[in-house]
Amino acid sequence: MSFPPLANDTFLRACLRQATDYTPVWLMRQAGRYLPEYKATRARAGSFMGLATNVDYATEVTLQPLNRFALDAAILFSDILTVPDAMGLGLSFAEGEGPRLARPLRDEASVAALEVPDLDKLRYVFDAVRSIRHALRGRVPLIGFSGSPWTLACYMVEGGGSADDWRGVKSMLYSRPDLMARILAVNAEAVAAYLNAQIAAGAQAVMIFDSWGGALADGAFQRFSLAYTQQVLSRLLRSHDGVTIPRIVFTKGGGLWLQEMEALDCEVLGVDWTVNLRRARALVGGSKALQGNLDPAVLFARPEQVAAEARRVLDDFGAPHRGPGTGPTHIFNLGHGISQHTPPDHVQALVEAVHAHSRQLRAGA
Ligand SMILES: Cc1c2[nH]c(c1CCC(=O)O)Cc1[nH]c(c(CCC(=O)O)c1C)Cc1[nH]c(c(CCC(=O)O)c1C)Cc1[nH]c(c(C)c1CCC(=O)O)C2
Repeated sequence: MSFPPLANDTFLRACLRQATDYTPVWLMRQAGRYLPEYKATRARAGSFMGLATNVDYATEVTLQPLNRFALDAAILFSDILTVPDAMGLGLSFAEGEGPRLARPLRDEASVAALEVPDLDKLRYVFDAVRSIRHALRGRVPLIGFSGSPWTLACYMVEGGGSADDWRGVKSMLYSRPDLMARILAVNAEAVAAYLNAQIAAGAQAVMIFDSWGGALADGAFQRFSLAYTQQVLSRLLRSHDGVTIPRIVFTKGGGLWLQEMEALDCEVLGVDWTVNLRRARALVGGSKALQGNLDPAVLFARPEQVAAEARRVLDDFGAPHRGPGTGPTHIFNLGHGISQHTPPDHVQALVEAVHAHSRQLRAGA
């Protein structure tokens, strides 16, 4: 099993804190409903899971944003909730609503019965990784991903998103920390196996989405999110076929814990828009690459304003290191996923501005 050689390794170099000619850019949820071609494929597939479980559709939609924009990485088209689904919790996406799990973890018996899923149930994901790697023909690297143990637990206990500040899962956390710990331990083992299988199938970097880590109290975050993310990281393959596999951890709302996150065994920390990149670089830039952090709402403004805000984010980080060896680097991204209401031509303006201004930053500094 061999794949075509990589033509653009800018993203992977920046992950490893190596110098690049410009700042690489990709966008969380870059394949999605803001693209009319995504909506057309989604309509043919019939449902979100119909799309995600079909290798040809998943490959097609992964490549859609790359065919429009000069993005520096592709991300596997799938969802974090494929893992709870494989655990037997019964995932569905109702039209116009968020995700639903038919059999959430509501009592001691369901938590006791929880097991690391048979990875064969997730084979469609690994098949998609292989198919996407071939279809990319080495244009850009492919990122694999998973939810963090905590973020998966949020959906597994609530049975979906939350309208009341994760009342169910946080009640369990405080009243039955033993049950919470069991869910998180199973999730950590499942996530590590899931990401390692993505790496074996061809994922060239992996990202852990801790979308709800920021909902936790100080102290609870370290105990119920960070510790289990570290358990996952400690079990991940460092390299595949002799090539290093960078690991990205993104905690939305985790800006106040950056210093503690520096101890994570990963190469890149993702940050949301509440973080100042200059300060983040001063805190953790000596050992971690930084990814982020434009407010996705900026993309609703006019293209000139989008470009100006993108330059501001790049200027906040400052000139990345340019020498041999390693030093502070930045991967441009949004501070969270792109909104379905985003005009695609504003994304075009964003990507062009990031590439042009980050070249200037290197020439001028
Ligand atoms: C929390 C979370 C989920 N899924 C994900 C997260 C973590 C990132 C984050 O915090 O946003 C991760 C995810 N979900 C999806 C991707 C695809 C890859 C990409 O382009 O980034 C990724 C990386 C596809 C998707 N996953 C989903 C869609 C839209 C559904 C559709 O097309 O019908 C897509 C493109 C559905 C989904 N999946 C999830 C929710 C809450 C929803 C509904 C909200 C929404 O509709 O945006 C759970």
